[in-house]
Amino acid sequence: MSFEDAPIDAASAERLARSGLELRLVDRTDQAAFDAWLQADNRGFHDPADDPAGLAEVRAHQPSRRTTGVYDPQGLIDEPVGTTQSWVAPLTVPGGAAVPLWSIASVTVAPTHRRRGIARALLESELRTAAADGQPIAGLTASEATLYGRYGFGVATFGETTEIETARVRWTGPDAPGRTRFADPAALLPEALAIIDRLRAVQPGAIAYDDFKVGLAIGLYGRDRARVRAVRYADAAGVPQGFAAYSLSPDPRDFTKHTVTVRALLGATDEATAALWRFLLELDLVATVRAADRPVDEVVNWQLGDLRAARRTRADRLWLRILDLPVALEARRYAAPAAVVLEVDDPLGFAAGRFLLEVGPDGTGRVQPLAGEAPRGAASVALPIAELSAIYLGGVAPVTLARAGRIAELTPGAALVLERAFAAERAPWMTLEF
Ligand SMILES: CC(=O)SCCNC(=O)CCNC(=O)[C@H](O)C(C)(C)COP(=O)(O)OP(=O)(O)OC[C@H]1O[C@@H](n2cnc3c(N)ncnc32)[C@H](O)[C@@H]1OP(=O)(O)O
Repeated sequence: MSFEDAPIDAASAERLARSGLELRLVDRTDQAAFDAWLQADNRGFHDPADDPAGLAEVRAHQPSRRTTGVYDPQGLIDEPVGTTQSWVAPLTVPGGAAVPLWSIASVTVAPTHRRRGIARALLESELRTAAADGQPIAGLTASEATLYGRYGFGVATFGETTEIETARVRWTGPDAPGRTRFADPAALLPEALAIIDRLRAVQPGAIAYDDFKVGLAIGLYGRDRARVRAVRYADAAGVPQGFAAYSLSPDPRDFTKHTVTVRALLGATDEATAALWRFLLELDLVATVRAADRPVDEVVNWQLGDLRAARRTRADRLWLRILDLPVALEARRYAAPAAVVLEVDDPLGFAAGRFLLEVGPDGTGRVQPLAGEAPRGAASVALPIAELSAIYLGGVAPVTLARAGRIAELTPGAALVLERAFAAERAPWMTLEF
C-alpha cells in the first residue's frame, strides 16, 4: 500500500456522511471521474476550465497523487464539491538531511457548499492518514494565511516578490566565466531536475519536484507555454549549473519598457545564479525584472550596485505541521548545543506532550518524552504545535514569537536558547511552487 491508496479516513467519512456527503478516493484511471475532479479543482481556484488537450496533458504527465473528492448525491454525480490531493516528497532540513513531507494541495470546496465543515473534514482526514502512514510532517502552501493555523500548521518559510528596476543596476557581482544559452525545454528538463536536486542538497526548505511540475515551470507543458523562454548556464568546463525560465510583456506606451516575469531561476552554484540574474537584468528593451517567491536571503540584492534597485515584498510560503515530534526534531542538525524542555499543545493530539530535546556538541539532537522533572539547567518553553512547526527550519525566530506571546518562556531566556540551536545554515526557502 502506498500513500496513494491508503484507506480513506473513517472519522471524516462518517462526519461528512451525516451531512449526506460522500468522501472517496478518485480513481485516476477513470477518465471521466478524474477530468471532473480536475475541473472542480480549476473552478475552486477561479481558473478557466481545461480544454480536452489540457486535461489529456495532466492525465498523461501528472505523477502519483492521492486524489480525494467529496461528492453530493443531490448534485452532479461525477463532480466533486470538495477536492484535495496529497503525495510524499523529501523536504531538506537544516544540516542537509531530508524528511518525508506529506504534501497537501488542491484544497477546494464548491461555493455552493462552503462553510459547512468540508475543508475541515478534508484537512483532518489528510493529517490522520499521514500519521497512520508513519509520516513525520505535513506541509502546504496557502491561498490565505488565515486558513491552516487551526489545524496546527505554522509558516516555516517565506518568499519575496522582487521587482528590479534595471536602469538602476550597476552590476557589482562577479563576472561569470561560463555561458548562458537558450535551451529547448524538452532537452533542458533532465538537466533542470538534476540542478534542482543539487540545490536541494544544500537548501533547507527545498523539496523534490517531479517532471511535470518542472516541465510546467520551464514551458514544456501548460496553457501559456508559448510565452516562456528558457536558458541554461554552463560553467567554464561546460557543465550545466543553472537554468532560468521567463516570459516578457510589453508596456503598450513604451516599447523599451518590457517587463520580464521570472518563472524559475535556480542555480546549483552561486556563480550560476548570479550569471542568470545578470542575463535577465541586461536584456535590451526591458525596464523591470519581476520574480515571485524568491529567497529572503537572495544573494543578487548584494550584486545590483544599488540596494534600492530592488523592491521586495515578503509573504508566507511553506506551512509545516509536525506530526511525529521526535522523528522530525531528530532529523535536523542544530547550530548550538542545548537542553530544552518543550511543552507542546496539539489540539488534534498528534504531537502533544512534554519532551526533552538534547543537542550534543556535534549538532545532533535527541528527543524523549519527559515524565518527571526537567534536568538541572535545561531551558523550558510551552508552545502550540503550529509555533514549533514554524521554527522547525530556522526561518522564524523563537525570540520574536516569545515577544509576540506565542511561545511562553518557562525559564528566562529559553527562547534565545531555542533560537541559537534552531538557526539554519541558509534562510529556508522552497525553490518552486508545490
Ligand atoms: C493547500 C491549499 O490548497 S490552499 C487553497 C485553499 N483553497 C482556496 O483558497 C479555494 C477557495 N476557497 C475554498 O475553496 C474554501 O472557501 C476553503 C477550502 C478555503 C474553505 O472551505 P470550507 O469548507 O468553507 O471550510 P470549513 O467550513 O471546513 O471551515 C473550516 C474552518 O476554516 C474557517 N474558514 C474557512 N474559510 C476561511 C477563510 N477564507 N478565511 C478564514 N477562515 C476560514 C472556518 O471558519 C472554519 O473555522 P473553525 O472550524 O475553526 O470554526
